[in-house]
Amino acid sequence: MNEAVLGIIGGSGIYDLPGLTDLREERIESPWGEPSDALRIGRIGKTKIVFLPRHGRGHAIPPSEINYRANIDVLKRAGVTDLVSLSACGSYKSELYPGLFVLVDQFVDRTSRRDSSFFGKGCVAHVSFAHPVGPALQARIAEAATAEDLAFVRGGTLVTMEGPQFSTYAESLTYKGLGYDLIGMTAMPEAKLAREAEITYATVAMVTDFDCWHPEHSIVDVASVIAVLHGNAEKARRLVARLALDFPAEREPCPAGSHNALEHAIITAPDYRDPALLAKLDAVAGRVLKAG
Ligand SMILES: CSC[C@H]1O[C@H](OP(=O)(O)O)[C@H](O)[C@@H]1O
Ligand SMILES: Nc1ncnc2[nH]cnc12
Repeated sequence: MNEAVLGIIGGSGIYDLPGLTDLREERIESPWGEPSDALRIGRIGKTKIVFLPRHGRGHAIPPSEINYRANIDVLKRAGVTDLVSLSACGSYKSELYPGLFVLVDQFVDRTSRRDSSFFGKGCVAHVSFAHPVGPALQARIAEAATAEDLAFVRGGTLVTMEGPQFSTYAESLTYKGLGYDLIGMTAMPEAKLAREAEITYATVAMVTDFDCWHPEHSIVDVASVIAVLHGNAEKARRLVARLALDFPAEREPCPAGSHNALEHAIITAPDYRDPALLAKLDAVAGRVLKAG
């Protein structure tokens, strides 16, 4: 049996996950460098949970300096099959108000200085990424949100900017004009790397502000984001607890193909593969590399 293991990445304001039983902390080494923090591993009900705060305890790591590859690699090594990202986001729509949870299904990548693939020279791979969010995982999150009576909407496009500065007014209007729903600084390359690691991924975007386009909210600052986050964090923990309690014991196949994303993705002929890179890919791509 392929045990389902639920990973949770906590974003701004979510640096721990109270309520785990059999809790232990584990620092897993990664060939991709230092992850953001030790993993906190435990259970909610019968479901195994692995928690990682992406900015580290105390929020010492800015979005551009998060080692996204190491984070996804250690989550994979810990057995994570399904990964929920909790993320504070600005909104481009009046109806997506602070406090609302948005289960996004599309991403736009506007980041520019992050390592966004495990693959490269010596092992080239191209995974399908048309549907970056696992629909079945998202459906489970929606059920959990409904059961917890949380205000949420399903569907939306999240653009990821490099940051750390918030957007200018012109950028904000541009993204809004392009029809994007939300903005954040961390979903990319996290979602891309999860797909390469064959981990099913979903984002719960917790709206904290209207960025700076809104006539009545013309500036976003950390203080206002944090004020909303305090309420959101408690709701996010309830959501995760409910999701975990109702989670299947065995990994479900993902309709978007995340469970076998590498099946036909590696194009480099075996004789031309770089042994050093293959060694680093042992966790992420071990399933297909071992097979031949
Ligand atoms: C504290 S406001 C900006 C900060 O919040 C978001 O973080 P996360 O996605 O980890 O919740 C945003 O992406 C920025 O990193
Ligand atoms: N307006 C915003 N822009 C970018 N990232 C954010 N995270 C929370 N609010 C944000």
